Amino acid sequence: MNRHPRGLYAITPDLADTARLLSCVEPVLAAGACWLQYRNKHADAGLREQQALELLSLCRRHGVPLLVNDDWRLAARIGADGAHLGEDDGGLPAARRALGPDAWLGASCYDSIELASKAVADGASYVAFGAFFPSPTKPGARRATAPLLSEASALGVPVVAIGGISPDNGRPLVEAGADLLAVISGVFDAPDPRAAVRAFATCFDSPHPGESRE
Ligand SMILES: Cc1ncc(COP(=O)(O)OP(=O)(O)O)c(N)n1
Ligand SMILES: Cc1ncsc1CCOP(=O)(O)O
Ligand SMILES: [Mg+2]
Repeated sequence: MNRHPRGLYAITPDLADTARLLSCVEPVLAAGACWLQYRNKHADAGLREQQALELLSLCRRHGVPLLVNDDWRLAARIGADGAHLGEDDGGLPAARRALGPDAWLGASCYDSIELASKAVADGASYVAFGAFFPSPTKPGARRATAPLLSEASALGVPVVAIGGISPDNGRPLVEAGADLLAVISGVFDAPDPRAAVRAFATCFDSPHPGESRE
């Protein structure tokens, strides 16, 4: 597994219709999203398990890691590549023990470098900050600013930015230190999601702040 991911981290929209979910996600993976997170805030446990399993086989076909939002137990049960946990989603140490040392385990750190540093000590293998811009998906999300991303680079794990990110506003976040841009509406509400994925790739054209051009 690539321990230095860099690119678009697509997150699924809430869709109850599994066939529709798969047909929305497939072109996004084919166009080059490098990670997928299964997030569904409305489905019951049975539907979430069914959707997660279907997405896992789709992700396997495309060689894309699948992470499950909120529910590390579901991630462990289906053998997903990892889970993403926020402050209300249970403890990182228990999730790390259940998922094993190689799983991706992400932590929402909102606008706090202290939370990020504690998350890494507790077993997180990446840290996420945001929202950086007003988010159509989560309008009440706590806000963060770009300097946090460069500060977080010192933690030694991939840094993720989330919240209202589009191909037009993503590049400064990458320049500030984001390794992954986590996006829902900027991909899935775009008139042409494939074109949006390709446009997001241009946010990563310039070298990472940690890399030299030579
Ligand atoms: C990559 C990534 N970053 C942040 C979040 C938000 O997690 P959380 O704060 O638990 O909010 P919900 O997504 O559960 O509404 C995320 N899901 N993914
Ligand atoms: C889950 C989450 N956490 C902070 S903003 C957000 C939603 C991201 O969705 P969008 O890319 O549509 O703003
Ligand atoms: Mg959550």
